[in-house]
Parts: sequence; structure tokens; C-alpha cells
Amino acid sequence: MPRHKRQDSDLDMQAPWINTVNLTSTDQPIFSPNATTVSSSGLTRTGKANEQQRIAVSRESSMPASSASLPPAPGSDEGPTTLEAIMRFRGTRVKVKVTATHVSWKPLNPVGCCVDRRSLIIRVPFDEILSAALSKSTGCCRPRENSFAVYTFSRQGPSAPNTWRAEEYVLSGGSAEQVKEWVAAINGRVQLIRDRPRSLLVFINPYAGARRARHIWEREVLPVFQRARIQVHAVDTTKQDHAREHVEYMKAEELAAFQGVVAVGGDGLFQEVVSGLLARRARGDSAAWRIRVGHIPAGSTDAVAYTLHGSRSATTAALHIALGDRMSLDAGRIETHGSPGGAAAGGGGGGGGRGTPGGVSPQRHFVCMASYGFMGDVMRVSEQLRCLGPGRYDVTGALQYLRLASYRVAVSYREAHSTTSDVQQLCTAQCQVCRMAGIAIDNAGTAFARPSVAAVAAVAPPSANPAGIASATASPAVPSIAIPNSNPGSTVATPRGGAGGGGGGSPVGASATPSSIATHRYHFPASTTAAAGASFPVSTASSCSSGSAAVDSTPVTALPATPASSAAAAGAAPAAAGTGIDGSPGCFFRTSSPSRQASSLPQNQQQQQSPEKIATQSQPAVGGAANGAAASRASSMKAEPGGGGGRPAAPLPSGAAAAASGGSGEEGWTRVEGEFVSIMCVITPCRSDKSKRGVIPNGHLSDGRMYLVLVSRCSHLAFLRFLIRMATRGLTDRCLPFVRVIPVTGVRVSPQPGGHTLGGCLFDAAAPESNWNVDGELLYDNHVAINVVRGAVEVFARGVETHHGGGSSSSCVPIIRANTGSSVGGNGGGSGGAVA
Ligand SMILES: Nc1ncnc2c1ncn2[C@@H]1O[C@H](COP(=O)(O)OP(=O)(O)OP(=O)(O)O)[C@@H](O)[C@H]1O
Repeated sequence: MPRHKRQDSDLDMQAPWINTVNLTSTDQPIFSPNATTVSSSGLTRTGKANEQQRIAVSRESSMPASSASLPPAPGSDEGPTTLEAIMRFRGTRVKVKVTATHVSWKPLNPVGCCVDRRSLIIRVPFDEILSAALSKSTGCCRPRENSFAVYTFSRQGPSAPNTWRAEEYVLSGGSAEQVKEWVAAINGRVQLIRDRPRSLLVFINPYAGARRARHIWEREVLPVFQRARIQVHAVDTTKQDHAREHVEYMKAEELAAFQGVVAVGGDGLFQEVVSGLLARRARGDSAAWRIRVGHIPAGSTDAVAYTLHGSRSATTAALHIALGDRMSLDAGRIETHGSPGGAAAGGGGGGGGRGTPGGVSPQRHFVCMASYGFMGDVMRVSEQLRCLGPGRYDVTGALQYLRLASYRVAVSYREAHSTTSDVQQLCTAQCQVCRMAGIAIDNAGTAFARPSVAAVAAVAPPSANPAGIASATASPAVPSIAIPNSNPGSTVATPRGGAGGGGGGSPVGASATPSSIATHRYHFPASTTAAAGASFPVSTASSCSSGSAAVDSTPVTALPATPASSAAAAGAAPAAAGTGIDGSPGCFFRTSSPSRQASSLPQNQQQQQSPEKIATQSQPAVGGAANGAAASRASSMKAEPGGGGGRPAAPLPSGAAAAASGGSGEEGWTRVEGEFVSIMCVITPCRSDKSKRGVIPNGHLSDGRMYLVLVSRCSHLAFLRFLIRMATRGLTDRCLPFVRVIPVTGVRVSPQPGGHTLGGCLFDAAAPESNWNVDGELLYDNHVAINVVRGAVEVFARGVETHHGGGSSSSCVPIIRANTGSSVGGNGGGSGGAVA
């Protein structure tokens, strides 16, 4: 057999050297300061440490050109050099070193003027190495024999620091024995790194994007996984919801065999995997907690991968997975619950298995954005034009721009705490905002930092897990808002779902009445972000005045959601304590119509004043009475013609009044009603090719907040400015006079009677309402409640890195290695990492 053939097979060998190296004595563990005790014979007691020991020993016994345990360089924190040898790299003699943290080499002698010396100076930390293997490469300047490859990656430099490419550095040693020794040493160290996945379940959507998912998988991803010695179980999806159902209903022991689930496709496929995992967790399956999710971008938009990695490169995403990156990611949970019969309007009778027998409010999760209005319209039409491929979004975007419909909607939101530093700090790999948010909430009762099964059960539909409800009630730390199911017949229908009639849907049913569900709420201080923009005629007042974040453990009655129940509560309520208008503390506040408000506005805002009406209230929610009072006050204020506070008002149409009570009757909730071109809930920065900095550049991956973006009815020119702003610089509060960006933790949206207005030349009578576009998937019920689930899933990602220059492969700022072990600076990082 030719030599290189034999070397080929070495790639798949799992540390063959372990049982063959002759052990001699040594007195210290070499590769990890935390290694286990070394016995007098030089043998360590655990398998893991055994490897270390053998590596340590082997370097003494068989390295002709090696020098053992050199003293650390002055000022070095990398420990002693454990291996050293003279080898050849790209035809040049180099001195190669292995320390506790990295492998490095540099030329021994001055190189010729035609050779870039910097390209020969390489330093690769172990946690950036996939593996080492006897080299199978042959080439004009690569020796066939006695060489080995170090598989790692490099960053593309300042222009695209977050786009990585796989690298293979080939070093040739003096003898076959020496080369094997080095391969063993490097692999032994790499295997000590925690959290590297060993086995992955992979879903490939062959129809995603430009239908290149299979190609991308085979050409770009599989080679990386092979280099990292990851076993894969790949499944081609055959229908919509295939991945979700597979993940949700596969046996627990089967799932437990994997460290992660990877979606090769678009955002929709990723969302399916997340939904499947969360559904398992809601059922109390603890195995689902340790499963990480990865996204290989092969879809049309790929906002998830772009947001997580700052790049849309499939190789980059594969490398993040292979390196075992780990971080928590917030998800938005969107529940439909409002429109009688509306949920079924999408057809499909259950959307390929997403139906919910028993009429439980169906849930969807998103990790980028849920949007109603413009984006929903774009998605609805583009789903019918999938034959155009990814370009369909441009076509339908242009059509919807011409149409420019605005929709009458009531929005209630619960504002989140934010500080000036929060809104100035970008979410990068070492994001302090996300970290501090976790700490703050941990201190407040370990509520969100790592949601317990009970916490998830508490947000599940009531009868799905009665025990979960009990847990939530008993634990004051669970900050969930229970959404009563007011629409027993509601289902989510999906565009391509078959007439499933609910088959395969979540096996839950609703039996508890809203009032039986005890919930607990956070109280956050008033938003300084909102306060900073005082010229916008929207009240920043809310009941969030309790100072630092704290958990209110007082059970409160779940909100009435139906117009009927809200109206009843309103009628029974005594007057509430809201006083003062336009700046008066703690009371209702409303904006007047553009013409009435104009005199009190700055010049630029007079031109394009939004028509929405705002009602907030700040008195504590004490159940239906307060809610009703708030509703009744809000109703009268909204109908009041003068725009000032406290004056008598004509009653609103019944629909509007009912909607007011549903949202504003609770402490900390603000209600907005108006005509909007677009409503978006953005939970992460939401980066994509179309918005490279992100829709919300200051959004965070795991801070427990999302951003409510309200775009009021405006002219075509104004909306074009909005689109350009979103694509180039991203959105901030009041970046345009008709745009609000509000950090929130909960949102409820109800389309209002009055339907929509077409601002443009295209008439679309079939769409009096828009649709929710949830990370690229359509929802067919427009009455929704959206909440943040902090740290809902763990993903194979580290966040966007900040480039700091430098010439080697590691040219970015150091990353918090939450996923790596011991000497690489790891700080632990959750569960699941297995060391072979
Ligand atoms: N084999 C299949 N046939 C039909 N639909 C599928 C199949 N596999 C997955 N799907 C569904 O197709 C939808 C779109 O898939 P996906 O998100 O992967 O691609 P995309 O829409 O082109 O990309 P993006 O979401 O980034 O725009 C998802 O709802 C997914 O559930």
C-alpha cells in the first residue's frame, strides 16, 4: 500500500497512539494545570489525565530534535514548552513548539526576500485546532512522507474578520515516529477541550434558498466535521415541519446520543429545530436541555447565522460548530390567541401537524424577528413566488412598497429596563450587557438564567403540564405571563402544510381558566432610552418605577384577552388613580392627532407626526377592577377630541375600547393604538445581507429583551428613508420621526376594526389584515402575544468578534471561552461537553 494511502486512514483513527506509547516517568502534568495526580510510576489515574500523561511522557522518549519542558519565556502565561522540534513548513525550516495553550512555529533562519516571513510565523491555540492527522496532501512543495497536518481556521482579515476559512498547515518532521508523536500530542490536547461535539444530528432542507443546501453540506460542511472527527447523522427533510416533528418526537435516548442538532437550510429550518427542542422541554424532557443548535446558512435570508456569527459563510458556521462554541440565545415566543376563527384562516387545518387539538394557543418561537405589516405582506406574497428563489424577496418587497398598506392595530407592550451603556454597547463575543443581564436576573431569583423545566412548563399551555403550573405558582422566580386561551378553535396553519387536522401537533389541551393561572412579573425601572427622546409624543411613564430589577412574587390574575371579558371588567371597575397628562407623573398619557399635536412638536416632527394614540397607566394592577378602570380611562382618553388630558371624551367604538382594556389594565404595560405600516419585534440584532449591521444594531443575543419597532403610517418617500436606514445603519429610537424603537419584554398585538389603508397604487382587497412573519414563516392568526424567553436555546456560536488587527490566524480579540476547558482559559460553560 502506498504510504499516503495508509496516512489517509489515519484521519479517522481515534488516537491510535494511546495504547502504544511507552510510558516513563514524569513529575508533572504537562498539558493541563488541572490534570489529575500523577502516581509515582508516572501513570495518572483517570483516562483523561492518562492521555495527558502519555503525551507528556512521549515527548521525552522519542523526539530526536525535541527539548523537554523548557522554562517559560519571561512574562509568558502559557506555561512551559512541552514539545519542541525542527521541522519544515512550506519549504522552510521552522522551529515548532507546543506549550500548554498552543502550537506555534517560526522560521529558524532569515528567509529569502521573495518569501513573506510573516506567513511562516504561525501560532494556533489548541481551542482553534480541529485535529491533527498524518498528512495526505501531496504537492510540489509538500513532502509526501513524514508530514502531518494541523487542521484549524483563519480569519479573513480586517475586511471580514468574522468570515473564517478552513486551514490545513502541513509540517514535515524528521521521521515517521516523530510525526506520529506530534499528531498524538496535539490530538490529545485537543480532546481535552470540553464541549466539542462528537456526534450531531443534521437536518438538510434540499429546497431551501437556491436549493444548494445539499451541495453546501457536502462541499463545505462535511469536510470540516470530518476534520473535527464528528460523527453525523444526516436527514434530508421531506416536508415542512419534518425537522420539528423529528426533534420533538424522537426517543429521548436517541436524542441523548447527540450533542447538538444542526439545521442546514434557512431560518425556517432552524426555527423548526428550536421549536422541537422547546416543545420537548415543555414536556419535561431534560435531555433536550443539553442539546445545542447550529445553523448552516443555505437559505434565502440566513439571518440566524448572520446574527450569530457576523457572516453568512457556511464554512464559518461549520467551524463554530466543530469548535464547540456555546452561548445562550434569547427567543421570542409568539402565541396566537385572539381572533375568533382567525387562526384557521390560513388553511391547511393544522399546518402539517402543527395543529393543536383541544384548542390550545399554538406557539412559535423566533430568534430574529417577528413582524406584522410590511414584512408580513412581503413574506405572504413571496411564499407564492418561491420559484424565483431568494430574489423573490426583492420583487415582492418592491411590490409591497408600491402598495404601502398601513394597518390599524392595538399594541400593548411591557417596557424593559435599559441603560445608556446598554444602548451604546454592541453585542460582541464578550458582551457585558448580556452577561450583566444574566447576573442581574440570577440575583433576582435565578429566573431566566437557565430556565428550569418547571419554568418552561409554566409557560406551556395550562393543561399540558398541570404540575408545571403548580411549580410556577410555588416559585416566585418564574417571570411568565400566562396567556389565556380565548380561542379554543385556534390553530396555526402554514402555507405549505397539508390538511393535517392537527395531527402531530403538540399533545396539549387547555382546561385551566385564565384566573386559575398564577403568574409573576418583573418590575424594571423606567427606560432611560425612551426618556432620552422626550420630544416624541409618547409617554415614557409607566409603572416601572420600582428601581432596580426585582421579581414581584405576588401572583396576579392572568390578563383577560377577549374583548368580552375585558369589556366586562371595564364595566365593573371603579375609577382608577391615573392623573395628569403630558408629563404628569404616573397616569394616562395620549397623543393627539397630528394636526392637534403639531403646535407642541418640534418642526421636523410636525411634518410627519404619527397618528397613533397612546394610553398608559401606572397604578398597580390588582386584578380586574384596576384593569377595568384603566380600560375605561384609556377608552375615554383615546376618544377625547382635544388631545389634552382629563377632559371628557366621546366613547370609542366598542372594539377599540375592548382592546384598550386588554393591554393597559396591567401594571407596566403601555398601550398604543394607531395605523402602522410595520410592527416588528426584534429579539437579536437581526443581521442579514440586507441589513449588515442589523435591524437593531444595539440588540443583544441574550439580554432578555426584545425591541418593539413601530413604524407609523407615512409617505412613500418617508418609508423609503426608513428602509434605507434599516439597511445601512440600523434602527434606533426616533431615528426618524415616525419610528419608535422600544426595548420591551412583552408585546400583545390585536388588529383593530377599520382594517387597512392602502397608501400606494396597488390594491389588494384580499388582505384587510396583514400577516405575522415569524423568522420567515407565516402565521395566520394576527392576534398575538409575544414574550421573551431568555436563554431559550444554546447555540453553537460565540457572537461577533471585534477585530483588533494582528497578523496570525488569531487576529481577533480573545473570546470568553465559555466552552473550553482548563488551560485555554475556559470558565466552564454549561452542560453536555463530552471529552472522548
Ligand atoms: N422538504 C421540504 N419540502 C417543503 N418544505 C420544506 C421542506 N423542508 C423544510 N421545509 C420548509 O420550508 C420552509 C423554508 O425553509 P428554509 O427556511 O430552510 O428556507 P428559506 O425559506 O429558503 O430560507 P430563509 O428562511 O432563510 O428565507 C420552512 O418552513 C421549512 O419548514
